[in-house]
Amino acid sequence: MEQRIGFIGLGNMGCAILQGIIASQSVPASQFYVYDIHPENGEKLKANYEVYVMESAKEVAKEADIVFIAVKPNNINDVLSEIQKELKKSTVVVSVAAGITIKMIEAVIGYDQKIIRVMPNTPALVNSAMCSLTPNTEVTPEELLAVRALLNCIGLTEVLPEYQVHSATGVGGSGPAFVFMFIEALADGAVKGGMTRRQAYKFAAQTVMGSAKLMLETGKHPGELKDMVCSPGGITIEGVQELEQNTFRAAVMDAVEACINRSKQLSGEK
Ligand SMILES: NC(=O)C1=CN([C@@H]2O[C@H](COP(=O)(O)OP(=O)(O)OC[C@H]3O[C@@H](n4cnc5c(N)ncnc54)[C@H](OP(=O)(O)O)[C@@H]3O)[C@@H](O)[C@H]2O)C=CC1
Ligand SMILES: O=C(O)[C@@H]1CCC=N1
Repeated sequence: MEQRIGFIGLGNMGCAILQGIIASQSVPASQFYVYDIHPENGEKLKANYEVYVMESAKEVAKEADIVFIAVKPNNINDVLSEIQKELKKSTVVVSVAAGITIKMIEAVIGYDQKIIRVMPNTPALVNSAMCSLTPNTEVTPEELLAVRALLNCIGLTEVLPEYQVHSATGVGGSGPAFVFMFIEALADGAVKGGMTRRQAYKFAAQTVMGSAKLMLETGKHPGELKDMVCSPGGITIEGVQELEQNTFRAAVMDAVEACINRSKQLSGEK
């Protein structure tokens, strides 16, 4: 039987995952049942894809075999309470809400419900997401595989123990924001040197993408790849020294640590 996939919350992340899966052509749009509190978000999707736009979160829960919940963390309890009675025992609930633990979800929908906590990121929109998955004990290996297969349509996945989700949030969930800041800064530097802004963004974005690809495809250590760029007595090593003097790496580590701390706070650990 065809799997029915529900989405509750069609904002940045819900749409990124949903559109990413549809774009990968692995699952037809007609298998998706979606709802957002703002009807225009469903209508916008419907204009482009043959998804079923439902009238409520309850209706999505009734239909779906796997239901993604992609509302903000402060809205998730309302959604879970609303759908709790509609969920079948076999329904797999997938939450992408940052800082919301499996225990917090179980406390609302029941300890015998199948739950997978996922930490995705917005590059899902272009099939380049990095997602972590953490199942509760009710989820079978086959069910985990089925959800992982969906997320593999939109990028790379790793199964993680829940205590590591804070790190996955800092490096994966929040990471794109830091990377975009880096791209902006790289481009600003080039503009300062006289390049047009349009060209500077193209050079900066392609350079970041190419560098990431080079590391993933060669499996080489980032330090080795950095060394390959730095000619002795050459140009790049001058820039490397500037970044080190400006504590670039410590600043990035601090940013990830700040996200980890906030994630722990949302989870009630701090
Ligand atoms: N954005 C990102 O990069 C990432 C986000 N996440 C997580 O994804 C989740 C969603 O984030 P994001 O997409 O950015 O948020 P958005 O605000 O963009 O999207 C959430 C959508 O759900 C709607 N909504 C609120 N309440 C309900 C409800 N009861 N039923 C149906 N829809 C509802 C929201 O409306 P309204 O705006 O009125 O609330 C909004 O349209 C969050 O929990 C976040 O932690 C995880 C990783 C990365
Ligand atoms: O900023 C946030 O809270 C969400 C979670 C990770 C990325 N965006």
